[in-house]
Amino acid sequence: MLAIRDLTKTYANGVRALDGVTLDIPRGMFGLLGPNGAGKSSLMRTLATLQSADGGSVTLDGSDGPIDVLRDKDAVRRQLGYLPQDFGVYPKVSALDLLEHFAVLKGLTDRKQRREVVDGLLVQVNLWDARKRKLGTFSGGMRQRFGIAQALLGNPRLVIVDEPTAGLDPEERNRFLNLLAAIGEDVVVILSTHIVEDVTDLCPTMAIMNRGQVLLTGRPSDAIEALSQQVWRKQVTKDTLAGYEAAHTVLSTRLVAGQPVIHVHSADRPEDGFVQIDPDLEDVYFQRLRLQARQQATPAPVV
Ligand SMILES: Nc1ncnc2c1ncn2[C@@H]1O[C@H](COP(=O)(O)OP(=O)(O)OP(=O)(O)O)[C@@H](O)[C@H]1O
Repeated sequence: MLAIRDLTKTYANGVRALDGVTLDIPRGMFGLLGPNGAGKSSLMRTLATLQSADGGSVTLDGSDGPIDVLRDKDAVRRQLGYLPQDFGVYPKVSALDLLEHFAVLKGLTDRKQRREVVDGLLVQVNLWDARKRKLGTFSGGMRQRFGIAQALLGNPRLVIVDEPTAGLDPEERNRFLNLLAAIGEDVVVILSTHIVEDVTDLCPTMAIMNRGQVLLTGRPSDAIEALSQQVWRKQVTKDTLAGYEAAHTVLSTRLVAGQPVIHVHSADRPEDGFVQIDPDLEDVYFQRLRLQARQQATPAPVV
């Protein structure tokens, strides 16, 4: 549905934000997971035609055949819904009025048809009762749901949502993610996030990205399965933590009731006191980041 091949981008300051990104993104929800600075927004903005790439290609299966995303920007925009990371709204305008305004910009010129679409979207994102309220009075979650309504104007086939759940409380986050999941199976929805649970809960396929590179792509369940029987947990003390970090591949450290609990990646029991656990996507995520850090720290062999 969306084929990305060897996409590269280096900013004027020398930062290589996209370093040969190759991905096949099918219909449905696709999670793009990575830490701050991984290059997620650079990729999202490139797909949304807001910035250019230095090299590579992107092809979208449009309703009238394949679209060259890097060149045929107008065609992409007709099929695109985008919720940027820093989606600003006019605080003094009502949700209904602003959505109407966006609908006009999207080319919905017939008043009756526009009203039907706008009303339908306000119902879909559960903002019908709040439609006459000024956007400045909306909570973060309501604002994000409004952002989805504007992104869905014009029935896009490609919906890009950049870090939408940052700053939402758990209830708002759930409501927002359920809304995304319900958008439809015929469209590509790319959800960029640094929150692992967003992907675990919602995305049949995903990629992990860091330093401009794709570290893993596929189904979360396959990636988790591939780590099975290789993740070990132990509660340690703060004094011994550094020793464990030096001796083992520590994936993560979490304080539980004030005591560090570590997850270690190892084919065999690392030492006494470690308990084997079922890995989750967070273990996969940290394992890939560790692996990349190790590979990049190792000088290339001289041949
Ligand atoms: N316009 C720009 N000019 C120069 N460097 C940039 C620009 N935009 C992003 N970068 C740098 O490119 C790298 C990738 O940034 P990007 O915003 O794509 O990452 P991200 O994964 O979306 O992270 P975040 O969650 O922090 O937005 C970072 O090192 C960032 O500082």
